[in-house]
Amino acid sequence: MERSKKPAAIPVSPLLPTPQVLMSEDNSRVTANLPTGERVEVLLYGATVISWKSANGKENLFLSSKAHLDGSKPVRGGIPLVFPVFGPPNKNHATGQLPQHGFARNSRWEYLGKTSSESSTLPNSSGDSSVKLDFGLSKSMIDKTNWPYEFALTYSVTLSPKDLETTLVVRNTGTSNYDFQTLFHTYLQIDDISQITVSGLEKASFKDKVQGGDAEAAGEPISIGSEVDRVYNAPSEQAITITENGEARFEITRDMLSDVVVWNPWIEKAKGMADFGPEDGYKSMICVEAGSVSTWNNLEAGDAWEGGQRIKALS
Ligand SMILES: O=P(O)(O)OC[C@H]1O[C@H](O)[C@H](O)[C@@H](O)[C@@H]1O
Repeated sequence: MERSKKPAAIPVSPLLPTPQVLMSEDNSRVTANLPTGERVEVLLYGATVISWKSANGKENLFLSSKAHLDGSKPVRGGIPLVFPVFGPPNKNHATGQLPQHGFARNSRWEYLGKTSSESSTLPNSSGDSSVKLDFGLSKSMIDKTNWPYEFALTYSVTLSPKDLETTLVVRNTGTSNYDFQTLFHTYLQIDDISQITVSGLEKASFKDKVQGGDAEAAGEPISIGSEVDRVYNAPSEQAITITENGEARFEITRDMLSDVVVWNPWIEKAKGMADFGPEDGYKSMICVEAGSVSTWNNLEAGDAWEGGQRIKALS
């Protein structure tokens, strides 16, 4: 008689830690967590990144305590996306009927899905996972843009242990060429604006929106003690470093984005914004905004443009 055999043990491979991506119950936002502890949260309204935390729990983005997250107004904080015009549009331009900073930040985007790169058990692997979240916006998803062109935007937010990357692809899906500007309006969270310096823009000339007019390169790192609103023209190969108390906190590298806006509203302008809080919140934020805004990008029918930034949280 045959004796019953114990089933052979199936070799169990060690469970690989994978990034976790969740859509909120109300379908308003997507959250991704890495096994190493980093976390990012993206609101479908504007595809606005509203939180980016390092593994130690430190929040890297400033979000106003009075920000509207219900889709009634562009978000004051995080990373609103500017497209297809930066600032108040010139009434004589094709973007003339659009709101300040365009329509991307106040349109609801579609979540297209995630791409995870999972950690590996191979000896040479760093053991780190990352995750890319993709969002889409096209002409048909927008009610009244007052902008007569066809487009398909893909916005990708990639979270990895050391950095956050945002990339925009603009496709001209129509038959006419058009001009656009774009910018990642990043609100960085800092502890004390009086201890901040921004370096990497020393050789860049800029447009000073507070004093008015164009200014020559300052030759030294920027420090902030009053309202600052400047559009720097700086080759995208140049990295920007934000230092606090002498310690590097953030490094921003760019691709195809040759402008950098540095903005802090300071006391009076902050008070004048109904959605800005707390009242002294201007002390704990600085906007360093990588973009392409000082000229127009002309996109021919059928063509695509891609640009992006990578922000490293260094402390
Ligand atoms: O109030 P918003 O439309 O969000 O704009 C906020 C700020 O965006 C940019 O940084 C501009 O350079 C500023 O001039 C503007 O005040």
